Amino acid sequence: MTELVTAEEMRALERAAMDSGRVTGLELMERAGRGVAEAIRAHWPDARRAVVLCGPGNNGGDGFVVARHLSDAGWQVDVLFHGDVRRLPPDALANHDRWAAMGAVEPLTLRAVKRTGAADVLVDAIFGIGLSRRASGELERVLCHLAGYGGDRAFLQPKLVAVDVPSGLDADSGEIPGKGALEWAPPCPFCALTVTFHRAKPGHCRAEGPEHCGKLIVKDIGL
Ligand SMILES: NC(=O)C1=CN([C@@H]2O[C@H](COP(=O)(O)OP(=O)(O)OC[C@H]3O[C@@H](n4cnc5c(N)ncnc54)[C@H](O)[C@@H]3O)[C@@H](O)[C@H]2O)[C@H](O)CC1
Ligand SMILES: [K+]
Repeated sequence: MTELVTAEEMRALERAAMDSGRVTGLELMERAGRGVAEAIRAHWPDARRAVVLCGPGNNGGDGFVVARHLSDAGWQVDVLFHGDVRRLPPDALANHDRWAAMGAVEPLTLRAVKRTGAADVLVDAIFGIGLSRRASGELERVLCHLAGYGGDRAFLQPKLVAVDVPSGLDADSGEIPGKGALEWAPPCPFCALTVTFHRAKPGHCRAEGPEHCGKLIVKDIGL
């Protein structure tokens, strides 16, 4: 059985590596985003158009790195961002700015996502292991769409790749927080592919994880 690490153990490993001076958070994010772009190009060898959906944290930061690497490989890339640039964590902000110097960043709205029907690949870089509460408002409408509510699952799933974890899935339990307390499940995309880092997390392998993750690829980021 391949060793699993929890979200907390992953944070501790990242923190220890950064504190030792062996690596910076920016280098870890670069390796993570590059690894996702490599996995995307291998999984969709004939694709040339991606839309990257970036959230307000470092998972979104990974998304900006993915966008840059796909664009550098000749892909047409659109980036949709949910959050306040001024409140992005430093590594994510640095990668937002690097992307913004080469491409547009549009607001992540349901209308914008629906306009991307022609994209070959949709990258879910909205939330990773930092999801702390149920998504609401426009973000919830976007996640409902990505989750296939309204019948789009068969159309969307073959295009969807999650960065680290499908947004909304708890990386440790494999549950979808809030599902038990509501008459209907909080939205979480069903992906064709999930690319995680260093080791798989328990949530990738149990409960709702496998169905939402699709094929799981683990990329080494040098921890
Ligand atoms: N540590 C590193 O240098 C690396 C991290 N990697 C990637 O980072 C994410 C974890 O990033 P983090 O910022 O901790 O969390 P998230 O990006 O998942 O989201 C946190 C962000 O979202 C806000 N938030 C939480 N819940 C909600 C909600 N329901 N609605 C709106 N906003 C919400 C929260 O306040 C934060 O602002 C990890 O998964 C990796 O993808 C790199 O891969 C490696 C380097
Ligand atoms: K994600």
